[in-house]
Amino acid sequence: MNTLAIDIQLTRGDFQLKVNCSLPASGITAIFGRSGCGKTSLLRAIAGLESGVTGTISFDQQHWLQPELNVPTHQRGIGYVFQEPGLFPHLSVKQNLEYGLKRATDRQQVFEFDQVVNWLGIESWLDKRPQSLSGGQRQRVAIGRALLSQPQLLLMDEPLSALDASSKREILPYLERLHSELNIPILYVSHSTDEVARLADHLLLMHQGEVVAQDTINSMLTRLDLPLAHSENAEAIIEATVSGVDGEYGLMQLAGSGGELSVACQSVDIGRQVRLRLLARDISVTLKRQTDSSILNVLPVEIDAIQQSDSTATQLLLRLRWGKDIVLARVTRKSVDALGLSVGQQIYAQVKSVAVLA
Ligand SMILES: Nc1ncnc2c1ncn2[C@@H]1O[C@H](COP(=O)(O)OP(=O)(O)OP(=O)(O)O)[C@@H](O)[C@H]1O
Repeated sequence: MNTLAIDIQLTRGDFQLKVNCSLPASGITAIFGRSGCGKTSLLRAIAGLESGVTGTISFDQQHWLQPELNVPTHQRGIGYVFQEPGLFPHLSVKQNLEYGLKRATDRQQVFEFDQVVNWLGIESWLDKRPQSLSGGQRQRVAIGRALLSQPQLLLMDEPLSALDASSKREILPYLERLHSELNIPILYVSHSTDEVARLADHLLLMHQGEVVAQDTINSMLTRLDLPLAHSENAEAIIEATVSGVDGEYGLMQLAGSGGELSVACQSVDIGRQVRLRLLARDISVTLKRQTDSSILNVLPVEIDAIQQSDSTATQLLLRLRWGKDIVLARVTRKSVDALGLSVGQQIYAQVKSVAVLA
């Protein structure tokens, strides 16, 4: 598989960026980490927008940075979407999009104007000026403009952070659509676990200018040695397939790697792949399968690890293996002692709520 291989250093005052990693050149890789850890600096270095970067960057066998070589930004084939859309106010939406096409003169055309306009649902605003659009609509145009520059890599730096909650909700389905339709890799900087859970395939965690770890989204969210599993909203993301519909009760069945789940019906497309989010705080465990509980989803699981989840040691985090997937459950230490839970034990996870993300 093609990769984006990065081994770079950059010094800015007291701050040092020192990144050595290899990222998959497909899907969405979320770049996550505290404010000031170097996420934007990393994107800018990849784009060739930072001076003083040393080391090497290569993408899909093309060398962008080497000791005697620094390919200029416009030749790297990168689309960049920033927090602010940065559209030209004196141009119509159509003219802003055409500006993207003009920037693509020497690149093979992969994204057609009409296709991009359709993906992003911007057909009806082509003659409008950007200032007559909402923030979310403007950002959709900015994404369209970036795609029409025919990038081989798309960099998105907190593209939703300047938007209010309702604009975020409006634009997320379009990003999900790009995720499933686009064939180019996207690096996506975000502070929002919600966006990351919905969109990312892969997650790169940074701290003080360095990469702490990177892996598939679910591996990263469920690793007990990383901070993500210990956050208030600790969660697991798993993939499942719609396997049946129970019309009488308005439920759909989903097949995961460890068995079936039932959730409120949203789709009757049997065979459709869906992404599920299971929050650690919504999962409790029992030694025997309960048959007199209102909880619909009871998963047979094996305890993979048990770890303290807060500084007071009142709560513990259980890492549970369900088929090939991992889910997390947050329980009290008292319950762990009372039930005599230990690693390797076969138990049942009672899932109070499952969110279908896409
Ligand atoms: N030109 C500069 N001179 C000095 N320090 C700089 C300069 N540019 C960036 N920095 C420092 O580099 C560090 C990383 O900044 P960067 O914007 O990459 O972080 P970030 O993770 O994207 O932050 P945020 O999430 O807040 O956007 C910060 O500590 C910042 O103060």
